[in-house]
Amino acid sequence: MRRYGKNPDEDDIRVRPNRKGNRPRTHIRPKHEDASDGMVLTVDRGRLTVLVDDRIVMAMKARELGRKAAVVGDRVSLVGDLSGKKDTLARIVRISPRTSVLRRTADDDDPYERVVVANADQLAIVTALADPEPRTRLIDRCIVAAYDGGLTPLLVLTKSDLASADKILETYSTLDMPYVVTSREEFTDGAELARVHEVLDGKITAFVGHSGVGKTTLVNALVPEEQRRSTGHVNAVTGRGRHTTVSALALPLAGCGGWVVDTPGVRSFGLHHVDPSRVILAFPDLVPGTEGCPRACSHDEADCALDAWVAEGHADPQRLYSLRRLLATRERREDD
Ligand SMILES: Nc1nc2c(ncn2[C@@H]2O[C@H](COP(=O)(O)OP(=O)(O)OP(=O)(O)O)[C@@H](O)[C@H]2O)c(=O)[nH]1
Ligand SMILES: [Zn+2]
Repeated sequence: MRRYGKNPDEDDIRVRPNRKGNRPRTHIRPKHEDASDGMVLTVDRGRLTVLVDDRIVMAMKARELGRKAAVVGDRVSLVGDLSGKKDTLARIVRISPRTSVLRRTADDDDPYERVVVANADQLAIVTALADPEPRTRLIDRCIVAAYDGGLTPLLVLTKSDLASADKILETYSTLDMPYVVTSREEFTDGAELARVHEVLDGKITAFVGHSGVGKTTLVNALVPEEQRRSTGHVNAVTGRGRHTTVSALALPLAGCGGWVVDTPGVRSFGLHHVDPSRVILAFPDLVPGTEGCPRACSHDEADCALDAWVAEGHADPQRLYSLRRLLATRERREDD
């Protein structure tokens, strides 16, 4: 299982060096062998809802977890009252290692990187084909965040009644990404929804998308009726230039084992934390060409060995172009 370090939210609890030679405190504490496992569905200021078997349990983090935060999608172990009854509160005593992490970087008033969603299999990048116009740089940023965190990017192109998907699909053809093209009218048609379910069923998919792209409309067509949200929020509610609170929400897909994790806004997907060596892993055809690169090569510099390697015909030059375009998005401002 891959682990992603660096982030205070993710680090395992460290046991302090024990100068006095007595047993470390963590060993004296009960080991919670009776703990039950669950998945975090929502987080709201320290209060979490966790799915345990088929019950929704309210919980908070046990103090022994220290700074480590549980986020939506985390697999956790809990003790205490797991009945799910009103006014009960369980304690989260363990957070399992994550298989993937969707991170956002810091905005101005928040200097830390945060994990937004843990353990998602894929990142659905929801983009309207028109109204609002597709923004490829924003799509690129999301793709990089996905590659960096170990999620498979998935293009979800909405409002196909308004414009054709050909141009966007052409732009991303060298990345070999899965995609679906949808429109609201077609959701009433069983075949259209079946196609969307095909790419989502049995998986945990985090959804990101700029406001107004039709994310809520789409998510509502996929989740059970009682979980639906109202659509058509006016952007002015949050006010331009302000960041909405980052708190994701896991919703079950109707009729299958999968989950949709809805995330508010992508404005805050800063990419300063991204490591080029993780992004290139998404280009396995180019990886052998990096053997001649200088140490810690950004793969976007004069000494990079990839230019010569591609020129020798080992890989498609378009693939190198795509890699460089993605790597360059790290340096740009989000609203660029
Ligand atoms: N023409 C067309 N309009 C759509 C489609 N899907 C959604 N819309 C409209 O686009 C607007 C935004 O839809 P939402 O689903 O609220 O979009 P959102 O991405 O959740 O936006 P926020 O709620 O602002 O985050 C609404 O007025 C919808 O009715 C579609 O397939 N075609
Ligand atoms: Zn290089």
